Amino acid sequence: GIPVQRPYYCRRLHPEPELAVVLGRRTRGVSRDDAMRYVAGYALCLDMTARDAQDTCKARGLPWTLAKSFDTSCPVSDFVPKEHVADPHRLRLWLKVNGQLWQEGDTADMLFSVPELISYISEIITLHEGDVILTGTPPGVAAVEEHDELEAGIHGLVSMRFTVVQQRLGA
Ligand SMILES: CC(=O)CC(=O)C(=O)O
Ligand SMILES: [Mg+2]
Repeated sequence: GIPVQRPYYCRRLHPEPELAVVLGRRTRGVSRDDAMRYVAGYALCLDMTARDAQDTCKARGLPWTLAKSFDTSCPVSDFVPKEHVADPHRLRLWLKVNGQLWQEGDTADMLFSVPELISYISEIITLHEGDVILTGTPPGVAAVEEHDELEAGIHGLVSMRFTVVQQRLGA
């Protein structure tokens, strides 16, 4: 619930509501068939993205650290144990800004399923208990402004609220 900062170098801050998969056990090179055994549960995350910084980094072939990894760039909701989720591919995510619905989408539309993501990532990176995988956002992303009120959730499971504040250089 603490405020989300718009970095001093950012003029286009985009909230991206995303299903987050929380790992329950260490795994490396797991098959798609076995991948769900390593999931502890889920959360909703906001992948706060400084889009203007990302565009610059993309154009110059630079990493996206300034775009995606500033303080407060990834608010995480309460944890939802996997026993509370019958099927992670049948969840509806939503984002409201100042009470207006901006984004709503279904995890059935994800390009890659949760087991595909875990299996692929674990070929490259050892996953540990507590690691969180963000899965991408539905269409309709747009920029928020200072003092905007963000509310996001997964229907029937969890929701969270944040205010946007402008970071001042040196603060
Ligand atoms: C280009 C992006 O920032 C993509 C992204 O994060 C997404 O969720 O989609
Ligand atoms: Mg994202």
